[in-house]
Amino acid sequence: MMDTLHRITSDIKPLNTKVQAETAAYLDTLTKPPGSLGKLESLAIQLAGITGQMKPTLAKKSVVVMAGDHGVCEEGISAFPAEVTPQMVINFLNGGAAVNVLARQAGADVHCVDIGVATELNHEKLLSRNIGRGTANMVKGPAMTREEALQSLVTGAEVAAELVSQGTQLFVTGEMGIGNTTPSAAIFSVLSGRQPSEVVGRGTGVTDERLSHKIQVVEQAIQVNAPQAEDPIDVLAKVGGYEIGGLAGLILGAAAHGCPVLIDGFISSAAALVAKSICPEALSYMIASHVSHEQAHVLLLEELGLHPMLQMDMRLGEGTGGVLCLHLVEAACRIMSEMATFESAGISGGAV
Ligand SMILES: Cc1cc2ncn([C@H]3O[C@H](COP(=O)(O)O)[C@@H](O)[C@H]3O)c2cc1C
Ligand SMILES: O=C(O)c1cccnc1
Repeated sequence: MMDTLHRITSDIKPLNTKVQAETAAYLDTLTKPPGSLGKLESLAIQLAGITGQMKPTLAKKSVVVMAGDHGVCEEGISAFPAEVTPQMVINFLNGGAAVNVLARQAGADVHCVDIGVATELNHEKLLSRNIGRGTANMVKGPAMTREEALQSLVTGAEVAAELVSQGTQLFVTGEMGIGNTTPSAAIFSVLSGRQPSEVVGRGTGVTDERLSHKIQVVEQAIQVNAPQAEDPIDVLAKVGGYEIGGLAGLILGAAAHGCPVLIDGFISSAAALVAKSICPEALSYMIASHVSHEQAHVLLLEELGLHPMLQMDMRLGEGTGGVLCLHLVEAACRIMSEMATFESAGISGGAV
């Protein structure tokens, strides 16, 4: 399993700096003051570096919603019951969740993966890749075995490869798993050295009382399991979750296939931090979509070194913030392919 993971990460290449430089130069020939399209310009340059094309089309976009359950839910860390996870999976498959609506609007496909849901689910559209029926309660011991954590990473990368073979050119990370802001905070705390009290937020909207309890739960999970910060797979196994590992693997797999990945909210960013810790080169393939309302998401993006495009006070997950940003990715591509140059439009250049 470790060999498979190594094979995937060794396929992740640095971005094409030659095409990036050509893109930056071309952007300055377009009919606008240099740099005036701000983050759309840096996005166009990043997309060029990733795809090796100055004017990529990125027509086929896939949102991957990884679903998993969490044993730590028995500690009362979410405002919602764990049975919502499988219920929402059915909602995704029937096209009724927020991410389905936003994806339809943005012309993206939604793929839902059962990577660790506690109950058995059958649906023709479900990608059934179940590794375990929910994680173990991390305050009592490791959430997953090391083998399961590795399996979740490899499974995520395999899903990326499958979708690439079906034509996907760009990925959006999404997740569903009641309780998953708790392991996300634990991963962030261990990998950044920040205190649980700094990184735990309200998730689905817990009360003040539950928030303090959630902080204690994260402290206890870290104390009981002593995850090793320099070993991201150990951290993922002990205080993570199946869908978080699946998303980290998806990100690595997308990068290995030269595809950009839009990172959604807090949970997706925790997965991105795991992916970056495993393979720092993967970071250049990641695009931060939005900064969510989850208290520590700002800090998590800072830790990653990513700059989000949107601030919409959203705190849903599922890939919703990522999907909203597809409109901006499309905008960056169209700027490159459709704008007139000073020369073609016969417009005078400015003083340089
Ligand atoms: C109906 C519903 C739909 C959701 N879609 C995403 N989440 C989000 O909320 C959960 C994380 O928050 P916590 O850690 O507080 O449980 C995850 O499932 C996340 O995807 C949802 C939550 C609910 C209730
Ligand atoms: O930022 C997120 O992705 C998020 C925040 C709260 C609950 N679910 C998801």
